[in-house]
Amino acid sequence: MSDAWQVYKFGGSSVGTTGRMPKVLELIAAAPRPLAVVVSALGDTTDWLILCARSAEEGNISQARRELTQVRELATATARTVLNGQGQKGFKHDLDEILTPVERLLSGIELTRECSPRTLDSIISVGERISVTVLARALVERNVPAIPVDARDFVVTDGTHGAATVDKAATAEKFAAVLPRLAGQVPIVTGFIGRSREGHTTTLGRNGSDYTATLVAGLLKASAVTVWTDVLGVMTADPALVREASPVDRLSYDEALELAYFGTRMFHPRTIIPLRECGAALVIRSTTQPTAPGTRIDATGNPDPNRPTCVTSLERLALLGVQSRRTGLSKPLGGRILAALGEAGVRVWMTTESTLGQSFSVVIPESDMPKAKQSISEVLAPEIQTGDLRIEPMLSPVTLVTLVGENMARRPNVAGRFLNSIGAAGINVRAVAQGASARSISCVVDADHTALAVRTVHGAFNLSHTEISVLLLGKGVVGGSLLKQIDQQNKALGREHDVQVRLVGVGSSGGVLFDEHGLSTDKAVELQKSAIEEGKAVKDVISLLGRLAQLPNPVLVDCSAAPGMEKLYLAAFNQGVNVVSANKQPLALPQAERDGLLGQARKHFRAYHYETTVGAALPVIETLKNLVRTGDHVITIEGAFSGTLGYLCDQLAQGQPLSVAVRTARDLGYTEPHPRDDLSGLDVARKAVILARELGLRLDLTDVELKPFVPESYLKESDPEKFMQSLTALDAEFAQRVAASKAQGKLPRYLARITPGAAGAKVTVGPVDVETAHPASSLRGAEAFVAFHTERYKEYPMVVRGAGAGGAVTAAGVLADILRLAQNIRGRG
Ligand SMILES: NC(=O)C1=CN([C@@H]2O[C@H](COP(=O)(O)OP(=O)(O)OC[C@H]3O[C@@H](n4cnc5c(N)ncnc54)[C@H](O)[C@@H]3O)[C@@H](O)[C@H]2O)C=CC1
Ligand SMILES: N[C@@H](CC=O)C(=O)O
Repeated sequence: MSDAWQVYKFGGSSVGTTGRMPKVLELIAAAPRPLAVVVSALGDTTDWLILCARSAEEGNISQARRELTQVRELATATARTVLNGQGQKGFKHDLDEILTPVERLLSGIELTRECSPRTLDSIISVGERISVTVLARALVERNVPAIPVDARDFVVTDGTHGAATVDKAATAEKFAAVLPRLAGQVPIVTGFIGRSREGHTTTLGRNGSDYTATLVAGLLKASAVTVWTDVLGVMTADPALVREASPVDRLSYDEALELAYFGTRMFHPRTIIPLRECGAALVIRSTTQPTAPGTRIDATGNPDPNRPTCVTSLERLALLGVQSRRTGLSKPLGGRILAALGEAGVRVWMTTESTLGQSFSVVIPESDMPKAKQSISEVLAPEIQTGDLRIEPMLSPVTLVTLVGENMARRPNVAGRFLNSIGAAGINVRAVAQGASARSISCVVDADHTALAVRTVHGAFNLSHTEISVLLLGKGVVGGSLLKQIDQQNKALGREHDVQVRLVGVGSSGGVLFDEHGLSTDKAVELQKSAIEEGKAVKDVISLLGRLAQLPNPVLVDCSAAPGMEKLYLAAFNQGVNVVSANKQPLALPQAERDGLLGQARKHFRAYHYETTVGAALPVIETLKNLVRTGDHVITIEGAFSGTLGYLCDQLAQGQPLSVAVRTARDLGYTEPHPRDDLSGLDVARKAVILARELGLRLDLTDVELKPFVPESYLKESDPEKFMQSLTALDAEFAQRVAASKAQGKLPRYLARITPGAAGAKVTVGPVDVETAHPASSLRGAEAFVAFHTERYKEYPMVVRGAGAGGAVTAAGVLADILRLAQNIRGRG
């Protein structure tokens, strides 16, 4: 066993939450020796003591006493969980001794209506003294040799009450005198408090107990300080913003310092600096999960070049900029502005300066805006009056988002990826700065983009699984298969691709069941049905978009065949939600409306993926886009775009009656919800229009020369069942037609042809009898094919061929479109 001291520090959450004290005792009993323990006040004791003082100051002594009673009750209840009867009696006596002077102080405050910082320090110091007393007593009861130590006996400070500065030399001298009486015992030391040279009680400010722990570690030359708290360690991001944030196993002192500067509330820079000086490690561990390793902060940190990088955010800030109209200002801007702000007591979180010093901006607390503006206006008054300088309108509230990691300096393109990911999420970056150490890069974003920015950066640096939040509309053939596929694939997606698809909503025409915490993919359909029955489903999907937009990588997935979805898509893009759609209708709207839809997606940097609208999961649209993007010239696109009609043609050729084949196609999930949309040729015409527009052709559905698969007179029936029944009247006619084709050595097919031309595009859709040499003659079942005849593919066209309809294949295409979002986010696409 090493002879080096260990220091354990327990925060208010560890000692003040009912039931946690026994765990603290166990941890101390099992800890390596020699050990010193530093404790904070129980739970919210410090806040209650401050309230007491404030109530007394307002003259409300009875309220002050009530608040003090709360302090007493928590202490007594805690003592009851760890002390026997005798111990509780002894503790009651200690408690009276500690609290009686407070009662006297409160009466004094009430009389004078004034609570000086010095008096307040005396009052709030009792919190830590209570914790130390109960903890030391409980340890002694368990035969652990422990001794309560009042840090005021050795922590010497200046007289700045509320945030005193420690006099290290005087403290070391006093500690040397205290040390001998600690021999062989576990000192239980009050955190947070000290005594001024004049002999008054002082407090050390925010994270004061941590600071005491690091001081004690330095004095004892300890090898490590373990801070026991209620989180698993330093997380890759605030879990309240990034659900998938995970604990970081190791950090260097320098990384920890950057994190402390840029917003982590877990420790203060002041805690790290003394540790770096004495070389003791800081370990953050969870009292509730003590077997978890937590985070170790030391000189080396994590040597793995691929170790995680953390993202922090500092909120409630303002961005203030000053702009010069002249080059070569006689007095540099930055120094003057910072000096003025320093004098006014304004904390500056970030500065940026243009190369020639023409403009300078600072990020400051939002609450200091008036003070900051006033002080800068005064210092720059001469130039402002002559019009040489201008103070820009302040931007607030803004958030400072920072990526922190030792490994950043050694990796290329960190800044590029950081800013690209934020830009790709449609977030406006207001200012950027990279630390001189290249251990951090920060940017300023509008406050309402905080969560999205933190999540985006977290995902972009592969800190965890990228989560995609899906609201699915339509749970029929395609939507139902999609739910099964998400269920089956999610584990492998997480394991092999660091992606998780989280279903947060399911909807049908009856309404949507939405739960941002996630819905189980196998129960969602049933739950949604019950929600409709119980009147709990949300009818207005648009009203859910705001909630969806707050979730990681939100996407609306349209697997319905409903008309009018474009309104919903527009609202989705406006609110920052991506869209994946198998629904062809929005893309077949009149040209201007379709262009408007795509334009809105682009404007808001949202994805609109719709690969399955032509040929189900066949890579038709992406292939065409690539041909166009790479500058190929398309001469003709020809194909059998309908799985249903392909299937019908094949079945008819095999002697099946039309009416039977249509019903089977419907049962196999090939047809549209109303098979009339297939047999009218409308579905194929929509697909042709979608492809033609990808070519840049400007045309509408009405421009398509369309011959339906069945006579017009059959297409009036709006009820799908009656429509299918009516087709029996066509069975004989279709059998004859097929026999006649065959007699000529041909086969019936239903084809589309798109021909761009100087005189205008020509798009035809209709039945064709094809020779056996035609590529469509060999199609079987619901196979579709699309042939691209282009300048580069003139002799041998590029052909995409395979199943063109069906729930499983289409759902796979929809899922692939959803996953493309993750690829783009993570920059792997
Ligand atoms: N089945 C296939 O092979 C392919 C289908 N598609 C397209 O996928 C979409 C879905 O097709 P299927 O699943 O076969 O149809 P389906 O009829 O089996 O399912 C459609 C679902 O949408 C729901 N729905 C209707 N109106 C709605 C609304 N306003 N909001 C939310 N849900 C609503 C219905 O309740 C139904 O559950 C259609 O747009 C279709 O054109 C695309 C490629 C292939
Ligand atoms: N009903 C459609 C489904 C795919 O788009 C078809 O049969 O092709």
